[in-house]
Amino acid sequence: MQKWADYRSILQEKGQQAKDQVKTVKLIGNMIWKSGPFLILALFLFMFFEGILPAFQLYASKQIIDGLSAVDGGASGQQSLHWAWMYAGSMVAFVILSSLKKWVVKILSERSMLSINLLLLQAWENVPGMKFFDQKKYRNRLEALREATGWLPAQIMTISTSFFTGLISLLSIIGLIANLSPLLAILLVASTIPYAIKQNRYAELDWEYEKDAAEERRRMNYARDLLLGRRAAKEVRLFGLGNFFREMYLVTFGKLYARFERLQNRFARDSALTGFFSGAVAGLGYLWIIYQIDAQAITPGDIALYLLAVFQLSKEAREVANDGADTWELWRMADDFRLFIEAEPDIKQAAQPQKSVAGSPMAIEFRDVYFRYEYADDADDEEEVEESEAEPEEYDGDDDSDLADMTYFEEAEEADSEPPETEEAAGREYVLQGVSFSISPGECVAIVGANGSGKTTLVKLLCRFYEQTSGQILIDGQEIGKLVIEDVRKRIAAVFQDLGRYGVTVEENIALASWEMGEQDKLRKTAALAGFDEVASGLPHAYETMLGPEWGGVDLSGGQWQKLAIARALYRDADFIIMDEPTASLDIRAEYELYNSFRELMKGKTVLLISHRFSTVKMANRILVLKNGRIVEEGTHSQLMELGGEYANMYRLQAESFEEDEGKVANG
Ligand SMILES: Nc1ncnc2c1ncn2[C@@H]1O[C@H](COP(=O)(O)OP(=O)(O)OP(=O)(O)O)[C@@H](O)[C@H]1O
Repeated sequence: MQKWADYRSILQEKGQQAKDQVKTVKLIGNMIWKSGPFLILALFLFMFFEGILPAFQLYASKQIIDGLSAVDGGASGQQSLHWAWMYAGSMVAFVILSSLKKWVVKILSERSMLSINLLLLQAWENVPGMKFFDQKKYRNRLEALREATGWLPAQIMTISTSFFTGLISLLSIIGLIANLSPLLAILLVASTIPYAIKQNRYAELDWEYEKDAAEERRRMNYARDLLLGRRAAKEVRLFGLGNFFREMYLVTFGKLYARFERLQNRFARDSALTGFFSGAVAGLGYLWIIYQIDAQAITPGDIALYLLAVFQLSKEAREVANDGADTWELWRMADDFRLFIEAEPDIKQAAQPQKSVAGSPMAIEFRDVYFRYEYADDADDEEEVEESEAEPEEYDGDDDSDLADMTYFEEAEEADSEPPETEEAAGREYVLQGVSFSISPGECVAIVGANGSGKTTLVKLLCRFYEQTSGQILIDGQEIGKLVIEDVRKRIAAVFQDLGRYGVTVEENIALASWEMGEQDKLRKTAALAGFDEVASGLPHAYETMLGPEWGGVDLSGGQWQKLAIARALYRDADFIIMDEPTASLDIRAEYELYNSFRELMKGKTVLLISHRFSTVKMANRILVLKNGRIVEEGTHSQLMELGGEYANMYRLQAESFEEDEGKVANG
């Protein structure tokens, strides 16, 4: 009974795998089909004719030789000439068909590359959160897919067409040889089976290797991009980091190469052995034909035909096996694409999400919110290391890609239902620990706290980049998880610490925060409020100046980029403005001017300010003090000063450092 149950579950598993494969074939097939239905049909026609040409040419050669060697003179000679013309015609047809096929494949590949990239970009919209960015496994996969978009469609097209053409060619040559001896045809084909099996096995191992190598490849790209890119150019040069990252590149390559070489050696050995077997059978086929000549059983044309056909069949069968194995590997990659596209989003959207109505300042409430970042990779990592170090002896037939493991929701749900264990344990892991506060519509609240106390994390939860582990976050009295994510986001404008520096014009840099692009008056007004108007007027083409020297544009200073980011946030008619360190890079005058226009900027909006500068913090109606993920104090500036706690300490420290400096200057 147990055995039957085992068989049934194996069958079910295989059935599921087959269903998945069909889904992948449909997805990729559909994508290629859409890139040019007529071209696809033409391609099949070209492949068919190109496939039968070798068999035709063999047959024509036979006719020519038979005609020339016939004793009847004129009639056979004439026939031979006809075949010679046809043979010559087939040579021309072959060249034309090959060129046409190449052209169609190129056109279709390029068009499918667009489609596959669009699919990937579209799938990106299904990943509303940021959790995936923190997960190594996901990043490895995504990087591999991103790179594959450049070559996958072209490879699928080229290898699949080569496979198809080869198959037709093989079948037609089998037909020719079967005419002489069906047994010889069967033996020749059968002799390539071990070779085909080994090729498939190799394709599987190669696939496993590529999967395991994803992280190392990403590491190598990382080291290379750091050295060749602009992002770290200053430090790379100043600290002489070239050797360090070159070494990282080399060491990572070395780790991969050892396994790669082992795999290739094994492949070469197996290919030689199985190829030797298939070649030996073909050689015996030759001897057999020679034996037939002795027996005067066949014509000279037949001799030429079969000698060539034996060679051609043996070669074609191996090529079909090669292409088949490569096609299999490519479809596995395509399978990963499908899994990525179909992956569950990292942020739960309610079954029937409610609208969050824009147009009035937002009310916000945190109720006993706990949050910890998840490192979903950790458990798998050890396994992965072990796997990658091991010799890839046997493929276990496990078809599950890593992407199929994206069961983040379940993890989140489990965590949701479990309250944090003990306070101490929570203290080690939770970035936010029972945070409760509320911000009334139109209020401006500041959050202060030491580095790493959880201020930015709180903002990330408000923008719904992550989901709280437990507790509730309410927007206008509605739970954030029950609202349409885009609705909530459209109502928020933010200046993040790691603000975007887009390689587009100044105008676009500001206006892209809003759907209504290009409202000139509004654009200039917000730029002026953010203190950017003055900067823009000094640029070569004012608001139309391209930014980013890598695009032939202008670079801005850190503070100017920050002003631009503030302008962008203000350009959006948001109900809630978040400013995470908005004045960190601003000079004193710019900060002072921003302070002066602050009341006007924030009119009719709810504001959350995060800053280490107390001059900025003082602008708020109310201040929350965050320490190790907990709110420890709350009140106005004067209330908190009076309290003489954490806030007052921090304030005095900052003020003292100024006073000390002033004192030193005064004392000379
Ligand atoms: N993506 C992440 N994955 C894991 N841990 C993170 C992540 N982002 C932040 N953390 C951790 O969460 C804690 C709080 O970080 P957060 O950025 O919220 O601090 P912060 O109060 O804004 O600090 P700062 O004043 O330096 O900006 C830190 O200990 C940090 O290491």
